[in-house]
Amino acid sequence: MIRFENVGLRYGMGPEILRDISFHLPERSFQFLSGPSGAGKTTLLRLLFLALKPTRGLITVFGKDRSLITRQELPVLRRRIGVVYQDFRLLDHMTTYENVALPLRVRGREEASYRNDVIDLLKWVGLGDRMHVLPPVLSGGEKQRTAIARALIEQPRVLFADEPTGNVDPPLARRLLRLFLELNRLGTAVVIATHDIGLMEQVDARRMILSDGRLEIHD
Ligand SMILES: Nc1ncnc2c1ncn2[C@@H]1O[C@H](COP(=O)(O)OP(=O)(O)OP(=O)(O)O)[C@@H](O)[C@H]1O
Repeated sequence: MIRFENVGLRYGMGPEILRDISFHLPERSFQFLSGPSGAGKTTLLRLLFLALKPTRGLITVFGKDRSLITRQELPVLRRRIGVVYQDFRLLDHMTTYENVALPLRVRGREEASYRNDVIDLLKWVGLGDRMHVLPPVLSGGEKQRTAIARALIEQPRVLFADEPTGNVDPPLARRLLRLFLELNRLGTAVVIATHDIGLMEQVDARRMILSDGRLEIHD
């Protein structure tokens, strides 16, 4: 589904942050991405969700060469990719319902065509009773689940989550992990970037470990 071959990345004239990264992210796979702080996890995620271009090497996404993807094609490809950012990026003046519906509204869809999907998804992440609340009133875990619902509203083929359990207590982290596993069971590939060794130990999943700009994969 997504393939990296000898990918390198540097910011501007700085040092190479990622070096000779090669791997394949299969459909329906589940993996953790880990490594020490500053190792380049967020940078690798940004390459994966097409926010950055590599400075060398080849990336293919859904069969297309990244370097040949035009600006016009990007939005369509990005719809197949869900992202949960470390800082959630919710809009504070919109309710949880409106935040989750936003990607569809921006695309010009009629509310009647997606209303029930948004409600079902909010119920699925456990926010059925928080639909009309503004983000500043939500707990960290509720914000996290709103961000997850928003990332899933377009039924992406792959979900990238950057430190999704960074700000929540262990019981909630387990609950979020169950949500990601269930999503994966339903067919979505999942990549969770995390420092949380306790979280990784709960699942026998592939581990992608970045250190010193290089990637090791433990299947
Ligand atoms: N926009 C940028 N411009 C220049 N350097 C950057 C930029 N973004 C990140 N870096 C540098 O790239 C390196 C890797 O950063 P990145 O955020 O990818 O690491 P990380 O593994 O996600 O770290 P953490 O676990 O602390 O979030 C760091 O040295 C960082 O300072």
